[in-house]
Amino acid sequence: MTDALERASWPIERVHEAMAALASRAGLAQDPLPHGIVVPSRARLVGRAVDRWLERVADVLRIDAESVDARYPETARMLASVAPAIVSIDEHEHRWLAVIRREGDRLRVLLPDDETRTFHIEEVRARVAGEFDALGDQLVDGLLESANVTARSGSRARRALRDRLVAHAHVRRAFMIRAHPSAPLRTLVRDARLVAPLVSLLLAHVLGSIALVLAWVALGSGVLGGRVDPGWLTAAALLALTRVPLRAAAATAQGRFAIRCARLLKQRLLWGALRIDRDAIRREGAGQLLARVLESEAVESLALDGGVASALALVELAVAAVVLALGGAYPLLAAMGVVIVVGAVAIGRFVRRRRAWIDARIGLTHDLVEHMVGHRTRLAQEPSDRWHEEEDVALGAAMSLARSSDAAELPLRVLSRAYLVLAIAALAHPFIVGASQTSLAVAVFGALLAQRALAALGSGVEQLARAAIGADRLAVLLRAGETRGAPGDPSLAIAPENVDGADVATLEVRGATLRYEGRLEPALQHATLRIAANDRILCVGPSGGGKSTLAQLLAAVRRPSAGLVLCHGLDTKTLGEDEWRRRVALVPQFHDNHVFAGTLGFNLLLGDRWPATGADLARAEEVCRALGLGSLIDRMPAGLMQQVGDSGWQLSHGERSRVFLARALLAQSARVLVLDESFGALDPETLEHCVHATLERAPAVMVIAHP
Ligand SMILES: Nc1ncnc2c1ncn2[C@@H]1O[C@H](COP(=O)(O)OP(=O)(O)OP(=O)(O)O)[C@@H](O)[C@H]1O
Repeated sequence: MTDALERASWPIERVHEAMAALASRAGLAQDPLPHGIVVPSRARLVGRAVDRWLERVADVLRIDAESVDARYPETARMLASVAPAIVSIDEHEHRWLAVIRREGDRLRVLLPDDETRTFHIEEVRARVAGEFDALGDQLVDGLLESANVTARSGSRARRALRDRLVAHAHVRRAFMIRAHPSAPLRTLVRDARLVAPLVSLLLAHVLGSIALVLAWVALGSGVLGGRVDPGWLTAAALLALTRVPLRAAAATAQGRFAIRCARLLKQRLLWGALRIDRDAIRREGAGQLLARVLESEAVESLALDGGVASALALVELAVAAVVLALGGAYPLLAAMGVVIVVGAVAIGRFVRRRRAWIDARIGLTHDLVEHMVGHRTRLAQEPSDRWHEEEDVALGAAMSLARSSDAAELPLRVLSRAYLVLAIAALAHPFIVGASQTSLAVAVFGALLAQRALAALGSGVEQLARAAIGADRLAVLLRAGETRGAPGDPSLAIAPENVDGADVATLEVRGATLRYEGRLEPALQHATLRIAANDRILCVGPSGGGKSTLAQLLAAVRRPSAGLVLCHGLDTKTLGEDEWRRRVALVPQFHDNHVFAGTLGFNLLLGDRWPATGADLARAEEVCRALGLGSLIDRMPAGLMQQVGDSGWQLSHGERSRVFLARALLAQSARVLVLDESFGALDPETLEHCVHATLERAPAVMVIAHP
């Protein structure tokens, strides 16, 4: 290792400090690093434990630390684009580099003493991918020797050959530091670098408008002077020409801005989708949710197009106002004010009516989805003459709301024309009638510019209003996107594997009570339970007795209204929700579980690691065979790589329930499995196999079943 790089790097025991410093320099950290954070020993910080440690530290700081690695030939490109990031430069010595940013072909790096310095990207690359360089050189030498060819060391040909030969090697990891999806909007906006393209867009537009005005002035002064001067004409043509590159620059900036905004919105929605209140989801139903998702598409396109169009129209309107004021055409300016006030009133009316129509439309989408989802049940159990009851009423109401919304939209579309009429009438004002030819020309030009801007503003604001209504419908998802679970103490994420002791229960419930919202009676009252390592517990009880509620408390899916739930003696706040769920694997009831559209392997290893190694897949297959799924894997043409889920290979009820069970058995970090009626769909023989396989593999298990 070069001395300079070595001195610039951080030991693994201080990498969390490097991460916090980088995040705070970039203005991304939402919470500080707590004092006295317990750093795990170097012996424990190996393999996946390093990832867990750094991810948990990122959780505490409330930033996103995304692990990236690169294939050998792409190392330099990866290094050039990851900042701010921490980059592993020596796996054996556990040294990391804190990269602040890229500066041309150099990387600015934060040193442990808070100083900064730069390194050439190639120098860092050679360090990061050094062992593969050496391996590649060896392979190249062997190849050249066997072909009896010589090539200069460091030549392009040698490098190209080396890149080919080691192309599939993955170089060490880096962790990109980014804003957390739940961070406040201004942090996300800063992180997404939205301001720069927006400023470029507005600037290009302002300059374009000024060029247009000047071109008119150049042309007008010649024409109004009664002579067509070639000099003035050339000036006008050149000014008009400058609008071409300015337009191109504006379009590029607009595209960049739109893409970054869309990414930000999607990221927040995806984050929110997994944090939304589960009861709220259930109450809404699939149709309402789908309708909301569809609204998100509308919000994305309308907000961006409408926002940009309105901003640009405002710029143009301001230019028109300046032109009218300079030309002394105050009546035209007043007409503009009148149209804007009337437009604002019309927008208010439009928003109210449009909102009612969108609610009705969401209702119709919901009904349609319910028809499709409940199709088989209806065919089997509902008389066909009742299938379409009351649909006409709902359709009629929705159509009348649509008509009323359309009627409210009309004024917005004609307002700019109304301005033109007002402007022409205002031209008859004595002040203007008596004005010079030049003032008249300026007034006409200003009025035309204002009319164009008002038309653009009208449609822009209309789009924005639609987007705002859509955003209202998305509020539940966006609000959920602001929440996050308790991060817990990061050092607990890499506690010794053997955390189970005789004196401390793996899971413990002490006097827990849970009352569901809107229910008088608690579903669970003063529940007490202790699960120790290797315990095998059977929980039986009447339907509706609170068994699933207890399972959800144990898995920290719900919090008790009173009492305590502890895992290895720690509450969720201390342990952190992610770490809790790593230690407690819940298999929810069949109707609450899901087979994802993906490979069978992915569905099995979802709770452990994906992408999986060969060893992981072998383990998954072994568990499947122990659960009696061997013949299914043999029947599938692609085995574990077979696509399953709604659009893939259809699994039977019993096969699905065993996939759910296998998922929990494959979660290596789980200390307790909580199985909620996981064996209910199995025939006696398969049931026996599965119980045996579970008891053989589970560290501790609680099985919920009906008596
Ligand atoms: N999300 C919820 N919102 C409101 N009440 C709920 C909710 N989930 C369950 N309940 C109510 O809590 C009580 C206990 O439900 P729970 O599902 O825990 O019972 P269970 O013993 O698992 O029943 P089963 O054996 O039928 O699955 C029931 O009365 C149920 O109606």
